[in-house]
Amino acid sequence: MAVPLLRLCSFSLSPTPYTTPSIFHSFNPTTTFLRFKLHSTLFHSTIPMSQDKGSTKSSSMTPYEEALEALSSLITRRTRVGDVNLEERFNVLFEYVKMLDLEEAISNMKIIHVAGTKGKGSTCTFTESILRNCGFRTGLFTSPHLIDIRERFRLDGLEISEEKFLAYFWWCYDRLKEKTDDKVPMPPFFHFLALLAFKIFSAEQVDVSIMEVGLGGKYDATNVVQAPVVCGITSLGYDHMEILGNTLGEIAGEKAGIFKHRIPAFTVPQPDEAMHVLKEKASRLNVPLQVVNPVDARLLDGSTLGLEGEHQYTNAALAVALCSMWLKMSGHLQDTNLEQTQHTLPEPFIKGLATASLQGRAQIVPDQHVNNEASNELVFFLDGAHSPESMEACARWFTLAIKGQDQTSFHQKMDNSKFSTEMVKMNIGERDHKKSTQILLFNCMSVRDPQLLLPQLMKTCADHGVYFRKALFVPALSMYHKVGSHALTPTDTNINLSWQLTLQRVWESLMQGNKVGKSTDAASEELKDDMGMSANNFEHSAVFPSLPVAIKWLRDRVQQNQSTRFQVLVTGSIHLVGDVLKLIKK
Ligand SMILES: Nc1ncnc2c1ncn2[C@@H]1O[C@H](COP(=O)(O)OP(=O)(O)OP(=O)(O)O)[C@@H](O)[C@H]1O
Ligand SMILES: [Mg+2]
Ligand SMILES: [Mg+2]
Repeated sequence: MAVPLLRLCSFSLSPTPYTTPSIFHSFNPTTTFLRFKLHSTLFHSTIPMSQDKGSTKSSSMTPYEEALEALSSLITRRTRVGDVNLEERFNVLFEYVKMLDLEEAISNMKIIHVAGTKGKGSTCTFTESILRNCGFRTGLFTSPHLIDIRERFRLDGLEISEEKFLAYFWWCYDRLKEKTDDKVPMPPFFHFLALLAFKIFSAEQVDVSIMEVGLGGKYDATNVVQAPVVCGITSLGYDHMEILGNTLGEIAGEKAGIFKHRIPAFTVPQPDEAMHVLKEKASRLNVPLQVVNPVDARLLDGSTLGLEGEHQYTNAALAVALCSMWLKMSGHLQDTNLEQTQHTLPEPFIKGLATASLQGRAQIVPDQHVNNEASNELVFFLDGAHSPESMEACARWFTLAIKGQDQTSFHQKMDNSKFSTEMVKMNIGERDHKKSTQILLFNCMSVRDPQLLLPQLMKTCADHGVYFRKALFVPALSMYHKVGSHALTPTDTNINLSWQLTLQRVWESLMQGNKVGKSTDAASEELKDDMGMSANNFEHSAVFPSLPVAIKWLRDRVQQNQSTRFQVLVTGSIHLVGDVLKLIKK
């Protein structure tokens, strides 16, 4: 049943007085450039740029690397409950806001604030894309990044430029360095990034800032915002329990910490325990809380969502509701081009949803190193799922996507006019005989429970008739305490593989228990080759000392098995996904 989502916003609410000047001012590249020049001049007149600071860093570093090095100095090891008082640390944020002179700027920003366990980044990306397609200038802050820290800061849908990033980075960093001391030391990494996002979006005078919560809600750095325009809570589930609590109720309570007095909020269908807490917190703060159901595909008028996977219909629905409310609060719902018919969403909404893109979420990338003949012999299916619920969503997507991919490669050959009929016949013949083999490439952080993640993944795939021929476990490539190119670990060091061996044991015991995917078909042949540098090669799994070695092994298998298409699911950690992207993209 199609729900006219824009009309969801017509429930009664008494928003706080809202004084928005027209926010439909058009983007003017000249004034934007001048504004930037002005900022740069301002920065340079008060604070010298990094190169001029008599830095002791090696002169071989580019200014960008130097900034990333400074940023890396703010990364502390993940703190566990008890190690640190989250509330105290959160309260210090207001002091940083003052140091950076951001109080007024933040209170003037038109913010959409999104928390949740799964789907925050996707929901924020859809939201940004919709409002940009409605003609607004947008700022989008998401986490984590995959390859470059600048992915976290998007202006009008594009990663911030290196030049702007550097200017704003040093403006914030140097000011804080100057004003912090032993009592109030430099902010931790994520706090700094959130402050930087507020600085960038206010200085760039975007019309709307979409802010993804980093972790939890109540004590998250993005929660310094006191009066967002609207809040969203995405699907809730079990993650970060060591910080957020062990029950869904406790987790929901933390996320609901972004609710603000009388500010409207939306969420998606949740387990009862979580929904109960959300509703209770909302009523305490007079928050009108509305639940939205997944978008009915018919509302898209034949278009498909830019982000793949069934779960994206849920995220898209939340995005539509957030945008509708934002437009209503800023007096733009009446614009004629936003009129919704009974049967479809307004055109800019459909365009926004259809063109949204986010790396590492249900992303399909053929390996560009082995595929010089546009074949699909080694294809990576990348998804940064790392909680049991998202593992299931990811597995469902993978099982559907590999079927789609097999069909697409058939049709691509058919459509290619360069081939003669004879060649097409040959190719189809060849294609018909190609087997597909599924491989899992997995790692997860040791705070996660592989006893929850791996069975969920294996079972969902098996339910859809997909069995992994082999699971490969690799350690993280990037060092946790670094960003940028310096984050890559040298591959010849003695890496401790005990965690990967643990993952392998879990996998092998699942295979023993389930007796699923036993190598009864001929596809197992191609994996019987020498495992090269693999540390631990069992029938169903292997541990590799590093990611490049695992990828090399996969490429060698492809070379040696021309009749097999390798479909590799990369999941368990968004960092693993980022590392794979770094290695396979040319
Ligand atoms: N609504 C959903 N329900 C279940 N799983 C989801 C949902 N949305 C996304 N996922 C899964 O979670 C992964 C991460 O998605 P996304 O980046 O949108 O979420 P996030 O909340 O920002 O995650 P992170 O904790 O990494 O910041 C996706 O790749 C997908 O596997
Ligand atoms: Mg998360
Ligand atoms: Mg995210």
